[in-house]
Amino acid sequence: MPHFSIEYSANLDSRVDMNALCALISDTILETGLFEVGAVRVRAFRAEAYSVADRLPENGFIDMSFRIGAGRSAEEKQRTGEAIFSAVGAYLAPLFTTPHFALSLEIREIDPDLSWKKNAIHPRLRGK
Ligand SMILES: O=C(O)C/C(=C\C=C(/O)C(=O)O)C(=O)O
Repeated sequence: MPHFSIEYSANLDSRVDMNALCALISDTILETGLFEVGAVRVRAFRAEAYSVADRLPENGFIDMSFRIGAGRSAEEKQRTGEAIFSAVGAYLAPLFTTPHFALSLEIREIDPDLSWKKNAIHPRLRGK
């Protein structure tokens, strides 16, 4: 599966709808045309313990990690990252109006020789 994980500081709970953010990211991934719908998984993890920058209590972060299968070109991976970072940045624009928030994204490739997968969703969605 292409795995998209979000880690976020708990102080964003009241400021970001994480389910809506996951849906936005899923839609954006699929809009690239590079990933199958049955393969995409997006989830968010809340960090209860964290220390950000100068430790002001209002400091917060979202760090995003996208693990994808090997085989896509550098241009395709770049385009995917740009699309996701742009969509998420726009969604989170209110958080950038004060100097207390940091956003990051990394795309990594999964080693095909060191990964295993079994997916019962593909047969249901392929060909639709
Ligand atoms: O190759 C991978 O592990 C990731 C991937 C697709 C995975 C599936 O289709 C699956 O687990 O069913 C990808 O498109 O990057």
